[in-house]
Amino acid sequence: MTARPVGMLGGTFNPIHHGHLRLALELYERLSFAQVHLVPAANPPHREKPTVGAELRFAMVQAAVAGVSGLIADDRELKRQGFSYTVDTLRSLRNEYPNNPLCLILGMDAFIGLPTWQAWESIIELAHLVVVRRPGTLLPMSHRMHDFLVTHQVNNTVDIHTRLAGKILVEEIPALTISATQIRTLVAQGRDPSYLIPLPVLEIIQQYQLYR
Ligand SMILES: Nc1ncnc2c1ncn2[C@@H]1O[C@H](COP(=O)(O)OP(=O)(O)OP(=O)(O)O)[C@@H](O)[C@H]1O
Ligand SMILES: O=C(O)c1ccc[n+]([C@@H]2O[C@H](COP(=O)([O-])O)[C@@H](O)[C@H]2O)c1
Repeated sequence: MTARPVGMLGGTFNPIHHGHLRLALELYERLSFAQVHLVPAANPPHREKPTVGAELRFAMVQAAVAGVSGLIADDRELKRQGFSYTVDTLRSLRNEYPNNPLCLILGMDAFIGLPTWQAWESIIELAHLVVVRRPGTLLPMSHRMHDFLVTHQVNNTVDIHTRLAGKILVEEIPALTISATQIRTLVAQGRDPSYLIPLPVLEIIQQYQLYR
C-alpha cells in the first residue's frame, strides 16, 4: 500500500473563489487525499499575463485556506522563471513526495485541451488525472481524447491509491457557477462580490484596490 494521494489544483486564481475551494475540499474528502496543493500559476503559459501579480494572487490563496485542514497554498511556481508549466510543477511534487500517488485535478474542458500543454504525455507518467465533469456531460466518442480517456480510465479509487500515477478518474461534481472573471467584473463595477469569495480574500482585494 502506498501513502495517501496528494492532489494538485493549479489555476490563475485571479482571485481564488468558492468554486475552486469547494472543488478542492470535495475531492480532498471524497478521494481521501493527504492534502490538496493549490498552486497559482506565476506566469500562465496559455493566457495573457494576469492583471494582478503572482505574489498577491498567492497571498489571496494563502488567506483563503488559512486554518482549513487539507488545503495547502503552494508557491512553487512563483519560485521558477519562465512559463509555469504544469509538467515542471508535477516533477517538483514528485521529488517532494516520492511515495505518494499524485493527482492532477482538471476540469473536462482542460482535459480536452491537454494535448496543447507542454510535454503532456509526461504528465500522465508523473500523476493520475482526476477529471471533473458536471453531471450529465459526456466526452463525445468522436473526440480525439476519447480513446486516451478510455485507455487510462479507472472506475474506482483503488487504483488511484495503489499506483503512483498513470490513471484517469472521472468525478462528477456539481459546479458552483462562480468565475474569477465574474468577481473582477463585479469589483470593477463597484459592486460587492461577498459570498462568492472568502472574506479574507475580499479584504486583500479592498486593501490593494484590485480590479478597480
Ligand atoms: N466554479 C468553479 N467550479 C469548479 N471548478 C472551477 C470553477 N472555476 C474554475 N474552476 C477550475 O479551477 C481551475 C483554475 O481556474 P481559474 O483560476 O482559471 O479560475 P476561473 O474562475 O476559471 O478564472 P477566469 O474567470 O479568470 O477564467 C481550472 O481548472 C478551472 O476549471
Ligand atoms: O503546462 C502547460 O502547458 C499548461 C497549459 C495550460 C494550462 N496549464 C495550467 O492549467 C491550470 C489552470 O489554468 P487556468 O488558465 O484555467 O487558470 C494552471 O495551473 C495552468 O498553469 C498548464
